Amino acid sequence: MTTRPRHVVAALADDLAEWLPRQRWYAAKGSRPARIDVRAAAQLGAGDPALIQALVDVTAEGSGTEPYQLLIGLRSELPEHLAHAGIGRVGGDYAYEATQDPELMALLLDLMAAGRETEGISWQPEPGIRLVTGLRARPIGVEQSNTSIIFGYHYILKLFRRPTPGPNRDVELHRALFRAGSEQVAEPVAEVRWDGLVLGFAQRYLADSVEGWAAATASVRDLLAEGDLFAAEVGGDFAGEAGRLGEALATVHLDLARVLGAERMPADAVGAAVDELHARLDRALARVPELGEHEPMVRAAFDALRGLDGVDVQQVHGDLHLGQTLRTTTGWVLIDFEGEPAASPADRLRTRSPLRDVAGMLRSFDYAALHLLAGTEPDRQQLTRALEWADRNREAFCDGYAAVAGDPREQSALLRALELDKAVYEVVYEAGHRPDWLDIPLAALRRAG
Ligand SMILES: Nc1ncnc2c1ncn2[C@@H]1O[C@H](COP(=O)(O)OP(=O)(O)O)[C@@H](O)[C@H]1O
Ligand SMILES: O=P(O)(O)O[C@H]1O[C@H](CO)[C@@H](O[C@H]2O[C@H](CO)[C@@H](O)[C@H](O)[C@H]2O)[C@H](O)[C@H]1O
Repeated sequence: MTTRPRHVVAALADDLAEWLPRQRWYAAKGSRPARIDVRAAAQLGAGDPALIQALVDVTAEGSGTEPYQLLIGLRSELPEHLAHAGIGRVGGDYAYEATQDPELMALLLDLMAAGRETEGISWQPEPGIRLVTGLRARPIGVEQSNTSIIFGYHYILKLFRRPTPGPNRDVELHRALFRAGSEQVAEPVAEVRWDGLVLGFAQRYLADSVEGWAAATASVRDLLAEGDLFAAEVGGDFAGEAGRLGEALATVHLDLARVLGAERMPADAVGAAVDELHARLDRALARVPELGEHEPMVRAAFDALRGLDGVDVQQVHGDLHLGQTLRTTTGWVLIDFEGEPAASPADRLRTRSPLRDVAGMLRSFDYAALHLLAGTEPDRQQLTRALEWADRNREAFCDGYAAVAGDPREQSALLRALELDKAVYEVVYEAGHRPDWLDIPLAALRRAG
């Protein structure tokens, strides 16, 4: 099997140009790669199968150049269970998406445990961590912005598909919180780096956890199955959990402010931030014309902020929704501190109002309540029940938050503006990814009018 990883990746350029646009994590949706340049490539495992890790610069038709991380497996025969992962042929071998191959992924745990460096790519455990080896590896199997591999019931390794220069927010905020003693994040255990880029980040795997989205939507399903009962009366009432989630978020905000600082954004800077909200709305309007009927209402909510004498800002989660939360046996944990996928790396690193995260969660309760009715003509009873569920859980969440930090509802103008900004972002997101769900944020804008 080959020992020249750069040549292998270069020889696969045409196949990769076909294959990349079909991947969820490929950002230039709809644009075919016109050029693929290999920046770095290392052979991590030789033999049959073999494993190549590569960083390539992809230039797409009509958009810029972006770096992508690839993991390519090579086998002389491609077994049935890997047929769906095929990329192309190189020499006499089959090339395929290696993260689907447990045999190859198991090698990554050995690299991290040993603190290995190959072709400048370093696999390092966090200080003081001794990783258990010999664990079964499996891909996480959900649609993600990146690709994660689970090792036994112990660790989860996220391979960043579009690594960016500069500090990796996900890693830095996890480290800062964990070192501050936070119980609301999973412990960092290893990092993969190449030339200032973070390619991977491993954490303790919370095997006994359930995703917040799964737990919340199970509660909504219970409710809709019992058309005559109120949210408080059905078995799967979520309000207690929503309250605890509010407490957990407030605790994370206090910890982030304590270890990374907080400041007051002065009134003149608030004006500039309001201009940015308007500019984001301009871009959204250009992409989704249906937003037009809500424009005056949204702009008025943004302009209401111009009178504020300042806004408290600090590092926050940045892209919080129920899918970024895990309920373990001991409490709520937040994951994925990368920030909004559409934002630039510099933008993601900026300090923000903690109410941005609160607004993200409030929007998420609305989604959880209404997603089962999306794309249908719901009966009035079901719609009323679903909206009651959302209100009940939004209030419980804010009560929980207020019990630990300030009550977000007391900054009503800011909370309203940030919720509307999030709904506008969601309209653009759904128009691009899930048109069937477009009416969820649009209906929220109608109700806010
Ligand atoms: N520490 C963890 N323990 C258990 N599951 C986790 C952990 N971290 C992430 N996950 C699972 O992996 C999924 C993807 O993680 P995430 O960090 O959101 O990746 P991405 O940036 O690709 O969206 C999550 O939705 C969650 O189900
Ligand atoms: O998890 P990501 O960082 O990739 O976030 C993107 O995708 C999310 C969908 O998975 C999207 O979230 C929206 O849908 C959720 C339900 O699927 C809902 O709970 C969120 O409130 C809603 O915003 C997120 O906006 C997008 O950035």
